[in-house]
Amino acid sequence: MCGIVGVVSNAPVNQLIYDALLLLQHRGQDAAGIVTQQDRKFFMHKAKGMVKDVFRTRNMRALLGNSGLGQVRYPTAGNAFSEEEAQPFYVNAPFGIVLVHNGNLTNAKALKAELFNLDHRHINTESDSEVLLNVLAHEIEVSTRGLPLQPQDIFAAVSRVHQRIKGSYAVICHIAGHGLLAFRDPFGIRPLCIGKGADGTHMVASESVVLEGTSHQFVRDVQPGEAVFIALDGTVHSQQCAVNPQLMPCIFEFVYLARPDSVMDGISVYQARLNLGETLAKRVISTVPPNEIDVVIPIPESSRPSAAQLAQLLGLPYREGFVKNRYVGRTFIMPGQGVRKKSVRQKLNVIASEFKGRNVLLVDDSIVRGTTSKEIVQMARDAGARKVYMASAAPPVRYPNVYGIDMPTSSELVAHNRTVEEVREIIGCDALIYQDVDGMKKAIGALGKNLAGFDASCFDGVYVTGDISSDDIVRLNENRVGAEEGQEDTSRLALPNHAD
Ligand SMILES: O=P(O)(O)OC[C@H]1O[C@H](OP(=O)(O)OP(=O)(O)O)[C@H](O)[C@@H]1O
Ligand SMILES: NC(=O)CC[C@H](N)C(=O)O
Ligand SMILES: [Mg+2]
Repeated sequence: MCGIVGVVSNAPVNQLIYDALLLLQHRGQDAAGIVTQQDRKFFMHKAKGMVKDVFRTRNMRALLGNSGLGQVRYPTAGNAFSEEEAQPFYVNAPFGIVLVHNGNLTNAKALKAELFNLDHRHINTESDSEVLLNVLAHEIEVSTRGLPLQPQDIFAAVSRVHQRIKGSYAVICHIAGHGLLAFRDPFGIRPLCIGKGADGTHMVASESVVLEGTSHQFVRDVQPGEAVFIALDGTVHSQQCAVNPQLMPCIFEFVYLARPDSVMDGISVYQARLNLGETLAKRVISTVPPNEIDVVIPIPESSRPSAAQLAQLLGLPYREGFVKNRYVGRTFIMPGQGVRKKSVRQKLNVIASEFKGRNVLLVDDSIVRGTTSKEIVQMARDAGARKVYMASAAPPVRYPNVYGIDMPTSSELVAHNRTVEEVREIIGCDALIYQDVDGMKKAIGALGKNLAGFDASCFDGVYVTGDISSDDIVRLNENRVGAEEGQEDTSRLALPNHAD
């Protein structure tokens, strides 16, 4: 779940793309990049690090032109530590194309061999996004066959791309001298929406918060399988390019990944989290009588709406017991278990008076590896809590994710092949209450209109693209560098490092 943005304007876009990336920082903290275009020339700057650290004034000045795109990366394929795999990616033919991608291709390895053997294209990194760019470039080449590029050629190319690639992808690319192309996979697993500014600027972005935060009006979501082409003169063309598109967005976006002030596919992320708190409250009652709970405490940041709603329904006080150091990033999206574990303590500190002598119900949005909950329960006990109950607004995460969330192996998931009681013992709390899968789907699904369902694979093991075997999961994981324990990026500190 990286964050992507693209802009076509009639004024310089470097600052606008930078501002958009800041609004997407929660989707990727590992690397950032921007490309702009002027007179068919691309200007690119990308590097590892957070947006504020990657772009200095001199880099910004060099990003010329009225159109461009950008990305913040949260690696799910290839090498988490490689600067070369920061996005955007560039290919010089046909025309010159740069691309940013949010998602994960599940057949990247086979495609890479096919690209070399049949299409005679060389991929120089382990990134699935570079593979995607080359498949697209090849198909655009085939479509145009030396003729001027027309929107229908682009749409024909995207249709063939849909047939060749598998997995999840929200994509924005810039074709030099022509315009911006955006498309979404046939299930709409990863989000993408379009907006417009008062001055005629067109913007495509992962989340609606980017449009709002940069004073653009939300126009609509890009439909699953649809491609939208915005020519450099501002003309917009769009076409459905998939054979059987169905809206099945990733449910984890609503649970944790997206910002609560975004609306995705018609669903308010904030309302989704409130609803999750409501259904969770009912499950809490059946496990721990509310009169045995003195106070409800959220685990900042993402669990707050669910915890507040749960507390209100149970008629219990809602208090802040943990203070978050806002200068430490999101721990879940950091690469490597060592840095994640260290960061929980760096990030959260207790207000001891909220715990002393009380029975506390801690609420988190999800428990994935258990890193956060284990530390937090211990911190609550050290602060003098009498009983520590723990509730998760999402069901147990039991299966690997192959669609752009970095949990590639089941062994790292604390709930995999374990009962709730076994997880409770590991986390060390007095009672553990999870949301159930149906409750979660209903709570969020009730807010959507054209949904065919959700990708909830990490909770129920059902992969919406229907083509994932356990061999695939092993292979996808083999392609990861830096995901496993012992492969920490020792150069990387949990805190943004201004010396980077
Ligand atoms: O079980 P774990 O493997 O620890 O993962 C789950 C935790 O990670 C996330 O928090 P994070 O700190 O990333 O971000 P947040 O501030 O948005 O809650 C999530 O909100 C949970 O708290
Ligand atoms: N989380 C994502 O969307 C990652 C995009 C791409 N698979 C990468 O690893 O760079
Ligand atoms: Mg959290």
